[in-house]
Amino acid sequence: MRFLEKAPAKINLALDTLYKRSDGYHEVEMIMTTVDLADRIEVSPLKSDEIRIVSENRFVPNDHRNLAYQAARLIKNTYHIRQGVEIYIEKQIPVAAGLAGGSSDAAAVLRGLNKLWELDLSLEQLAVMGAEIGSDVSFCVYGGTALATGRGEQIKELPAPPPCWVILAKPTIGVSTQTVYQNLNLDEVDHPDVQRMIQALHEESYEGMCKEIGNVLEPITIQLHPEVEQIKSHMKEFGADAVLMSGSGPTVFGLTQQETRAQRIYNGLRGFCDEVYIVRMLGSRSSLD
Ligand SMILES: C[C@](O)(CO)[C@H](O)COP(=O)(O)OP(=O)(O)OC[C@H]1O[C@@H](n2ccc(N)nc2=O)[C@H](O)[C@@H]1O
Ligand SMILES: Nc1ncnc2c1ncn2[C@@H]1O[C@H](COP(=O)(O)OP(=O)(O)OP(=O)(O)O)[C@@H](O)[C@H]1O
Repeated sequence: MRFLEKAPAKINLALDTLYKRSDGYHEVEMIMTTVDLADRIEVSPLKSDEIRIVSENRFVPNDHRNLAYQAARLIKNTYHIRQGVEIYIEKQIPVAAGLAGGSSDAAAVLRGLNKLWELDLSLEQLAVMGAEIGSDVSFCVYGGTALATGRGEQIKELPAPPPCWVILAKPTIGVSTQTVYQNLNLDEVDHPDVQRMIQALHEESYEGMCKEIGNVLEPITIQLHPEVEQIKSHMKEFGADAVLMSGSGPTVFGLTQQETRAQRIYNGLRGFCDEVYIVRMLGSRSSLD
């Protein structure tokens, strides 16, 4: 018996940091939403008692460094499972992009193994386990649109954003989330208004959503990698209504409601950037079913 799971990328419509905690993490307020750029995860039982990661992508580790491996090890040890598992990862999400690719793979493995091993765990239970693997994994267990607080693991569902096109552009640089957070000076932060963003989502206001997007990590990554600012400028020139870096970057996303304009932004950016995608927001949780 094999189980297939979709592992979609996320973008942060808002990312605010409140303070640095005693455990070294930052207390955050983030609005996250999934988009239809997704890895495909397949879990199947093995005769030998091992966790085997298979992927054709050369940037994806095939051992304990892989977040999908860590997810399988955690659920296997917690529930004393003696069976081995092969995890096939068909990678579509660019690696180290700020799109939570590894976290979404880990979340998909938790969902898939819950089915394969008939554990009957709720999404809430899987999300609690996910938090042990990384701050973005709990959100990825649910998908859809949510407010994430704590260090990112406290999830509250929000209404789906108004329909629009999302153009993703990833410059060919990798960004370390830890380095970006380390360089953050909390006294200099220009806080986005997360409550007003939540209101815009409740009001189904595309204009409101565009107005309120903001990410406190963006200036840090731009300082380290000025090409992020160049991509932002190009996206605006080509007609995006709102432009922001996702997570700790370096991927930049632009929003538009017009398909022809989305195509124009996409075509324009391909001249500057190797990895460009046009996607839709998935909106609500049910899109993972
Ligand atoms: C930037 C985001 O992707 C936004 O969605 C997340 O905040 C980061 O999520 P992630 O990659 O799952 O992060 P983790 O693997 O948990 O943490 C990586 C590193 O980022 C820093 N970190 C992360 C989350 C957080 N709330 N505060 C932090 O300071 C810590 O230094 C940590 O060692
Ligand atoms: N399943 C996986 N897919 C991709 N990278 C993985 C995976 N597991 C571990 N990694 C490692 O994690 C690092 C970050 O990759 P990932 O694609 O998850 O970053 P990200 O999109 O920036 O994450 P986030 O937005 O959560 O900070 C990579 O350098 C890679 O070596």
